Amino acid sequence: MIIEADSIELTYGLKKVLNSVYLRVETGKITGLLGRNGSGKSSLFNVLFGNKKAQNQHIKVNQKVCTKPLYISKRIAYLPQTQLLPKHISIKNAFKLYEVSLELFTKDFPDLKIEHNNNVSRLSGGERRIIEIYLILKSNTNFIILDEPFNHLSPLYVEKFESLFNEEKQHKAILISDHIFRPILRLSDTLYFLDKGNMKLINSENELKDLQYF
Ligand SMILES: Nc1ncnc2c1ncn2[C@@H]1O[C@H](COP(=O)(O)OP(=O)(O)OP(=O)(O)O)[C@@H](O)[C@H]1O
Repeated sequence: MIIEADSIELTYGLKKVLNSVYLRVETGKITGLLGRNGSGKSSLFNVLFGNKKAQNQHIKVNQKVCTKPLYISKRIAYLPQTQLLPKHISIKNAFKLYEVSLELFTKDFPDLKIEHNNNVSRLSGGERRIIEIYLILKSNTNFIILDEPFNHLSPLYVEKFESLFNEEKQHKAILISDHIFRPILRLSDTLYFLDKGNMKLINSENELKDLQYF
């Protein structure tokens, strides 16, 4: 699967956030997106997912122009920056809802001692985020978008997800952004940097330094 977004122009009032943005995501690759706060990463994700309509946008899937929001196809899953799961759903039911195996999750995260009948509201911020990332990652979709998944996660769990992402990319197109950027650098087969509305393809860590990202 190849997803291409081209000539994305997004303006809020007088403020231009995305300026003729191009982005390509494909199965077998992890595509990373970095950018300073407020640079437009979440806005771009929302345009791709179909939550937001840009003033100008061309989105193609396997070279076919898509006029309908991608979320309608059910081939896409999106982890927003904010909480994904409702507070009052039980952990067991959340896995049922996303048709993801709770048994496999327990094998992947044996140290997490979570009572499966408890509601999401009884999880810590990090525990909740681990479950949310896992549900999106293992969902039966071809294209996943993750906005700041690693927020709240301790280093060991970030590492664990790095290996799960590398497994899952074999049959999924993955687009990911995070301010915890070292894992993004390690994971990304293709890396973009969004700066003042413009998208730049990044080939080395030094380029990010030159752009004063860090
Ligand atoms: N609905 C909106 N109306 C007006 N301005 C908005 C709206 N949503 C976002 N913005 C502005 O657009 C810019 C880009 O926001 P966006 O959330 O896409 O950035 P981001 O790169 O994801 O930021 P961060 O890394 O801080 O989460 C910001 O300046 C923000 O204030």
